[in-house]
Amino acid sequence: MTVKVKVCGMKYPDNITAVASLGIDYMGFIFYDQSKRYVGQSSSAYIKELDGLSKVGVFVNASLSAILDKITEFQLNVIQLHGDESVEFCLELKEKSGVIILKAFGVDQNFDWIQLDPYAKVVDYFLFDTKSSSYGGTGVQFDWSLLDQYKLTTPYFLSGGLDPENIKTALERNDPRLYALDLNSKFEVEPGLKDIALLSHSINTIKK
Ligand SMILES: O=C(O)c1ccccc1N[C@@H]1O[C@H](COP(=O)(O)O)[C@@H](O)[C@H]1O
Repeated sequence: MTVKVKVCGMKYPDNITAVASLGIDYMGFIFYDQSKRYVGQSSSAYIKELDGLSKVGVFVNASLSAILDKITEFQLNVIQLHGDESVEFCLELKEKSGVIILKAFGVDQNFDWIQLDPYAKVVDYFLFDTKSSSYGGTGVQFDWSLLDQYKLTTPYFLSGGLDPENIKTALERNDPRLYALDLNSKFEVEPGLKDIALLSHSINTIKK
């Protein structure tokens, strides 16, 4: 199966349209106000009308009611929980919204892979990112050989400093559980503004 593509951290209507036309599967919007890619309120009417791809809302330790409000306001299809959200929180969100849930984990040498077990019964996908105190969007790759310690069958999104070069290495790992590649800060002209030519080239590589 072809690996899917998510482009994350979108903010600006013209750039959103251009990226959507590249045939991606998921587009991510950051609802974390400490992020340089925070989507705010500005483009909500525009984003709500987007179709032909799944809209992902990225949240960091937000309340359930805040997430439910944004699902309605932006017509989000997928929620990416990128903070320290518990299994119980994921379950409650699933029960109350029915959306697809991506649970993100920051990976480093000390990552406890066993902690994933209870989440696997609740979430649709895992997302493996580089461990950082700012939660995400660092542009730093983690040591992908650590993924050899991942023993579950739940498919995952891979993120953390993906760029036009290392996506080839990611694909060459040939892990059938790799569901999607998450392209973000290494494809930007500035935070929140994606380089269309760079993305287009890499999306062709992934979809080949
Ligand atoms: O992009 C952000 O600013 C961000 C902030 C807080 C949490 C998550 C964020 N983005 C997610 O971070 C990863 C990795 O991005 P990068 O390639 O290292 O820039 C990606 O999953 C984004 O969805």
